[in-house]
Amino acid sequence: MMHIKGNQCCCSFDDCRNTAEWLLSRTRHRPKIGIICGSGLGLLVDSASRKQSFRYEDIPNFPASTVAGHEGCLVFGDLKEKPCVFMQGRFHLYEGYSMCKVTFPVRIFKLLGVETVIVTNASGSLSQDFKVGDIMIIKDHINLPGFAGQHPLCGPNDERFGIRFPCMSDAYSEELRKLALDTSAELGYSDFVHEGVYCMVSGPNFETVAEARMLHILGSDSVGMSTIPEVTVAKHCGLRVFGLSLITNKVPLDYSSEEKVNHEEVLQISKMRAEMVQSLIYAMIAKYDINELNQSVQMNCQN
Ligand SMILES: O=P(O)(O)O[C@H]1O[C@H](CO)[C@@H](O)[C@H]1O
Ligand code: HPA
Repeated sequence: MMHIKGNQCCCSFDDCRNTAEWLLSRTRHRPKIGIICGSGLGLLVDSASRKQSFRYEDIPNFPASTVAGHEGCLVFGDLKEKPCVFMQGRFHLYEGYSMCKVTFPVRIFKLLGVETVIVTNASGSLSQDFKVGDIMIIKDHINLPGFAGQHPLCGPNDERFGIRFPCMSDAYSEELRKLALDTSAELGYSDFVHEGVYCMVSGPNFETVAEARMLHILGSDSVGMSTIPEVTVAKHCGLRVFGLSLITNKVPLDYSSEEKVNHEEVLQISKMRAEMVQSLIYAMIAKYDINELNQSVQMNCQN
């Protein structure tokens, strides 16, 4: 689905600005960190203080959440005294939304003044090294829908967001990945926190055995149906990105496998391990020096 109306993007700069201004005129929060909660991970919001919540259906131009485990609320609040905004529920291509709609909230983050985006998701493991319940720090990605032209930056480029040909080889902040690994070690999580490559498929079906084998051969450690469009748009508009993938299932790589992946299992594992994902993110944010990081964002994000 192309996100073009005539020669205009269906989520133009003016649409984004109107939505951001609508929110800024209704909240005193001025978030610096944007957190996107993956399937079943909405409770990452729970410990935030001074919360103010908007339902997606009430926000101008916002799509609606249609997937179980994605509540559909934009929540402002502080974590460890750092001003944050949370998406409790994200949008997926398979819901029928254009890439532009899927990534619209990331541009709203940018216009709200966010500087760092933390994306989380549930994904299936393709690596023999990962177990169900492990956390994968995303070090890189394979944008499979993007190869087929389902790319959020296709269409006219608005230079107010970013340049026509953004660099993606450093999409995931090295400093934040290091902070995550160090923090995991301090929390005693090292045995189940690993770095890896996330691959996006459009979904909504889970992979066939032949597809899973192909994705693994291509270099993917885990597979899901989200995240990469958001990361691409975040990097395009100069945001610092950190990504965490919770391994909710093993993707069958063998015809004899008894595994039959289903969304209920994905949600069940997410809910079981959400507290651990939450502890890691909170501990990272506690150590996170926004001012110090801002300087390197400016240096790194010259695009
Ligand atoms: O990526 P998130 O939104 O966490 O959700 C994952 O879980 C769902 C499948 O169970 C798919 O939407 C997949 O992308
Ligand atoms: N495949 C694709 N998306 C997913 C999976 C999977 O196995 N698990 C959670 N999201």
